[in-house]
Amino acid sequence: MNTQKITQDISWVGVDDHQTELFEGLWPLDNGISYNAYVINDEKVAVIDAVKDFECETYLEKIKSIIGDKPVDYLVVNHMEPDHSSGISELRAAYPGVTIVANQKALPMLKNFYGIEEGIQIVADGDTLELGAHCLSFHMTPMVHWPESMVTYDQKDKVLFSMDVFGSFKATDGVIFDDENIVESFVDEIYRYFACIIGKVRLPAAKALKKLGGLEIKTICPSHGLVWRENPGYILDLYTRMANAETENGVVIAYGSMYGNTKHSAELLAEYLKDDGVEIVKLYDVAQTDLSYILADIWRYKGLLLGAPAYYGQLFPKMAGVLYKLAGNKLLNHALGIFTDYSWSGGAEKPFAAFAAEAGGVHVGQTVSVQGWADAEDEAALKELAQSVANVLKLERA
Ligand SMILES: Cc1cc2nc3c(=O)[nH]c(=O)nc-3n(C[C@H](O)[C@H](O)[C@H](O)COP(=O)(O)O)c2cc1C
Repeated sequence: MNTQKITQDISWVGVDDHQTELFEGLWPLDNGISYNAYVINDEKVAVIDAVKDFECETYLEKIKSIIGDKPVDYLVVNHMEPDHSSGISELRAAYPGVTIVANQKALPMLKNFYGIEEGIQIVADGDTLELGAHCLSFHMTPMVHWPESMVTYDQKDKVLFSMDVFGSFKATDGVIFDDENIVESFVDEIYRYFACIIGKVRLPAAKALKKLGGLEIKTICPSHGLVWRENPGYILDLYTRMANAETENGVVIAYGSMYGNTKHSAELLAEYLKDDGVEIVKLYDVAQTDLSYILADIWRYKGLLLGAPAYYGQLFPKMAGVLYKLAGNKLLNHALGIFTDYSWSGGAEKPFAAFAAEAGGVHVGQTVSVQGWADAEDEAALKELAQSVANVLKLERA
């Protein structure tokens, strides 16, 4: 039974998921995901969060292997999203005397999702719960990621149970600690998780991170991904940078193309950027690469070049999907350039312009509209566009 001791009394009882293909029905889980849950085995036993219900048996066996015949006294529900909460009913069935510890905003969801109206202890910001040697405090972090989201802090061992904050895609497969893993192998999946799941609620996330900065934290135990015991500062710093929309030096070129004309322009732009000294250039065909990977790199890098052909007076539909999600995330700190392609009267320029006006960031250079295959004049315009983006990056580096 793979349980992991985090401190003398705190253990990991999470599970890994390699069978769900799309997280939230949207985001591919190519590397799986972990649903982390934790037990505090004190005079009173508290379990922090449930897991997705398909793995409840394992979760319950893990709890039992730690507490033996003792009952679970409390189940702390930090977040009601079903990837954590759908195992609540099974835990309640196994431990009928358990008290659910949740905040006011979780109550309608407990009732609506699982028909639970009794056996609930309501907590508010700053409230505490004594377990014996351990004392838990609760900190509301609304909209990170739902209205009822909160985190729990163990005052004795200085462990933060941080819910979705500091989470990532990629299953840990029971090797849960940062110091047991190559942390860098998680970074892309941390970015992808952040861009897809937290990006839309970036501002509440930044607020929550500020608030949690007041706690002395030795170990961070998120609901997904690694447990940070050796270097919690690493994930704290990375999350703070992501939440503040700090970008790195590099350019994402995302394009759609039916017959290769826009693709050719995109490849020329990549070449010009490289010639201009831009070291990181990521080229994505939006019809070939899942949106989540593109969003992750867009969140990470400062430069963004978007290109697509006209499609019945509108924008190539796959690019319209990218813009929809990007507009929600907002481009806060980006240098944005646009290029289009057409055969008769165009159509992609207007939706791109509307997006640029709404999404934020700085729209650099002139939109380059190419008719079919780029000719010498188009090449010069594309070169100028690449230079406009490269210049912003150079200024940043200076
Ligand atoms: C289904 C379809 C719809 C199109 N709609 C338009 C249009 O509304 N306006 C236009 O100027 N060109 C239109 N085109 C032409 C393409 O935009 C043009 O051929 C462009 O060069 C294609 O770029 P690509 O090679 O990157 O796919 C359309 C082409 C297709 C196949």
